[in-house]
Amino acid sequence: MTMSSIKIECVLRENCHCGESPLWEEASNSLLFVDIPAKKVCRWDSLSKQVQRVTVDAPVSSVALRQLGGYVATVGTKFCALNWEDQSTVVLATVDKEKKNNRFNDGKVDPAGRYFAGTMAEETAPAVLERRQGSLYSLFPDHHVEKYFDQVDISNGLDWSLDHKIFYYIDSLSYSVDAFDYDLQTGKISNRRSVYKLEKEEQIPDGMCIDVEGKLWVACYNGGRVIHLDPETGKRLQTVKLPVDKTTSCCFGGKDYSEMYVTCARDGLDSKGLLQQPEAGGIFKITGLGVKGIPPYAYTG
Ligand SMILES: O=C(O)[C@H](O)[C@@H](O)[C@H](O)[C@H](O)CO
Ligand SMILES: [Zn+2]
Repeated sequence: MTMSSIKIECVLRENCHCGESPLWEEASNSLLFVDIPAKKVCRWDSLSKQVQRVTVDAPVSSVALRQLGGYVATVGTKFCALNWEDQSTVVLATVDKEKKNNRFNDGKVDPAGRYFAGTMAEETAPAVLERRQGSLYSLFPDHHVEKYFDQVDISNGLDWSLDHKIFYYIDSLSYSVDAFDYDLQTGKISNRRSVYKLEKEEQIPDGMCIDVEGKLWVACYNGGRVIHLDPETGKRLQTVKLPVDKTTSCCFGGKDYSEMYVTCARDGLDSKGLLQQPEAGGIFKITGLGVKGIPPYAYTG
């Protein structure tokens, strides 16, 4: 047994209004992430420490790898392909056409290469919005879209079990981490149940990722922490606190996916909060967790 020595470091003071969707790209030793209201997709090179930023034409809520090269991203209510070299986007599909106040929120690619992402009504303040306006969708490799369900408040964290038989999902305002049976062949989900209910001080569940042991890591918005959950027992295994309150999402990256990267928001903090949390909106790296993550899947369309 080695003693755990967790280290938390702000590796990039980016001042994101709402940083989200951290994604490790092994090929470039980089962390991608978005700043949703700033309409920016960013790529931080962990070796040179340089950041490249691409501005798109609407709030961008998630970014994912694309097998053909470049990336895919959810921009406004559109699934888009993003060419990093010339900074151009191509619309692959549009959702929620009759809901003018909606936008996509968190998204991630499943183990078969489908891009899952859900929507929400635009917020007037963090977590203040017209409720039940969102839906969960996935973009198949042939660019057709399937809708799973509606009545979502804030569509957020998602990931799949290591055997690909369970889909984990968070609708933030349910204060629950849910699971579905997952059919990888068809992309269908069924049998929704809760695997963890957040405690009051944990605040709002936001982004999520799975580790090599099949346990979940959930970033807690307003909770200033990531929590480590065992979805089989419904128990919290560990809490890792960060020096910022508005932690939004997490992913594993770095060498062998042994580091965790956490995004957070600046928006919603008052002037006192900003003084107390000068690194709010930055990118945090957590080392010494003693568990690794798995590489992200790439969209195959
Ligand atoms: O990051 C997200 O998922 C949302 O887009 C944000 O606006 C907040 O995190 C949300 O308000 C907290 O639930
Ligand atoms: Zn989120």
